[in-house]
Amino acid sequence: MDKIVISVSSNEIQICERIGYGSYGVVHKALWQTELEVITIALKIIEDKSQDSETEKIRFEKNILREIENLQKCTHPNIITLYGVSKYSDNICLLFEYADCGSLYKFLHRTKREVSMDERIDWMLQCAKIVIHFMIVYMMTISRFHTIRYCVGCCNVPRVWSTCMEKT
Ligand SMILES: Nc1ncnc2c1ncn2[C@@H]1O[C@H](COP(=O)(O)OP(=O)(O)OP(=O)(O)O)[C@@H](O)[C@H]1O
Repeated sequence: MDKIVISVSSNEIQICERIGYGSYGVVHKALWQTELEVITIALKIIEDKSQDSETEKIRFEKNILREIENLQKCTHPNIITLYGVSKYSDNICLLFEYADCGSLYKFLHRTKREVSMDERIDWMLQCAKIVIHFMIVYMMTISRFHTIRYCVGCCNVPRVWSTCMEKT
């Protein structure tokens, strides 16, 4: 993990409850003490699942680096911001903007609230804008999208937090 630049000291982070689990590892709600204020974040603790094989370790590090580089390129109001990278007991951690309404998938499938036609159209438009943004940012480097997942922040604004793209 030598190539990954650590930008935030773990002393600045206070880990709170676990909010989810993904293919990279566990995600916690956390508080980040910046110079100016305390910010609520989603802290993704990356688990090194590569066994002892050197080739696997190199591939794993490459994937993490690519994820970080991709996320750093994306600055868009509908894309969850990657604030920085830290280390927590030898694990790389990614500090993300916290989407306080959780997963859009869960919102759409599990919440009982009726979603009006206007809201649907608005959300679809926002999602289309995100896809266009990705296409512009990555046009030269990717051949296809695997998946794009969304969470919803306040006012139910869809925000992408996971991109899983493949390079050509
Ligand atoms: N920025 C965030 N704000 C709020 N909750 C989040 C945020 N990021 C992740 N989560 C929560 O953590 C869970 C796991 O997210 P994570 O991105 O690790 O996995 P994933 O969506 O399955 O994607 P992948 O494993 O492919 O990266 C999500 O389902 C969501 O509930």
